[in-house]
Amino acid sequence: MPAIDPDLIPADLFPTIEALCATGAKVAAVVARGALGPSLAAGVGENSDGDQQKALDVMADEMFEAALRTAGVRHYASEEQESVLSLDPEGAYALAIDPLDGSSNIDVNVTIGTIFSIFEAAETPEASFLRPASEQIAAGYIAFGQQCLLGITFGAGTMLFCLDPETGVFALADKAMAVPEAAKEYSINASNRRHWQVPVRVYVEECEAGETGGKGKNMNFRWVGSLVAETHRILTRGGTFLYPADARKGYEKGRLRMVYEVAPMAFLVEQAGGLATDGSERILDKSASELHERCPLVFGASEEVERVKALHG
Ligand SMILES: O=P(O)(O)OC[C@H]1O[C@](O)(COP(=O)(O)O)[C@@H](O)[C@@H]1O
Ligand SMILES: [Mg+2]
Ligand SMILES: [Mg+2]
Repeated sequence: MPAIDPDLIPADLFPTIEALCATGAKVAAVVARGALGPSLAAGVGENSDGDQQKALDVMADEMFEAALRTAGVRHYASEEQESVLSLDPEGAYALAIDPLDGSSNIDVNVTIGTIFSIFEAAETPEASFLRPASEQIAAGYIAFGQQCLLGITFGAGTMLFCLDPETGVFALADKAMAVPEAAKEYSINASNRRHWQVPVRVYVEECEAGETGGKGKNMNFRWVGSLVAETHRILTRGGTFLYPADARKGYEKGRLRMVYEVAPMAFLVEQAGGLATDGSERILDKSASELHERCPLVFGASEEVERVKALHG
């Protein structure tokens, strides 16, 4: 039995999406066994970006790479690998992946996930990914949380699927996710406040001022530390997320990677009626100029994102 209903997936992309779903279900099973299996959070080295790799980062990357070798993917770009891998020479697609997002939450039973982005394969591996984010033909996340969820877009809305543990199939849960307009929550790693630029400080102060400030309403604060979990929450319940550039060395463009994290989340959020910007420019109008490039990210309910843009002038 396929891991997802073929009738809900564009036919050409079905082998790729099926491989992602079947592998996502296997990663979910590994995550669910947690401490009963080999240590998932053990440090095993560094990736080319200098990030510490945990055992599950590497394990998930190996599982997706192996499954996608025979699933229509010509070029495979992973956050965990230095350069693009050639998988299937006949494949029509280029797939970028953050195999395991939210690594700092692996050992504390908090939602982690996988993020992916798909383009038509271009002439060269690099040209397949270093192009406008608006050229993505699909993007999604798999969340390993209370449930294993798949949020996915093919450019005609954002759908939500839930892995049914009894059948092993991702079943449709919401055929058109919509970011609620009236935001009540905001998310930013506030421990970096002293490094922020003025527009970000002002926006957060407006949120904190609540009904006594210009917003005229109280806002609640949330920070999970897993982009997948924050995105799913915002697609479900609204709000804003910010990972801005800041004054720390290495954070001149924030923390998140354009190809593996920022572009796919921007596509999913805009397809659900929200907005995504780097502060001044729409993410989907931007191109990465190198594979592991970082990019500031602000996304969520359109009114809030417009306010952040206005503060950036
Ligand atoms: O450690 P911080 O500054 O809170 O950053 C958290 C951010 O880093 C990330 O964990 C980066 O992803 P990885 O775990 O894939 O490196 C995001 O999921 C999250 O939004
Ligand atoms: Mg990540
Ligand atoms: Mg990762």
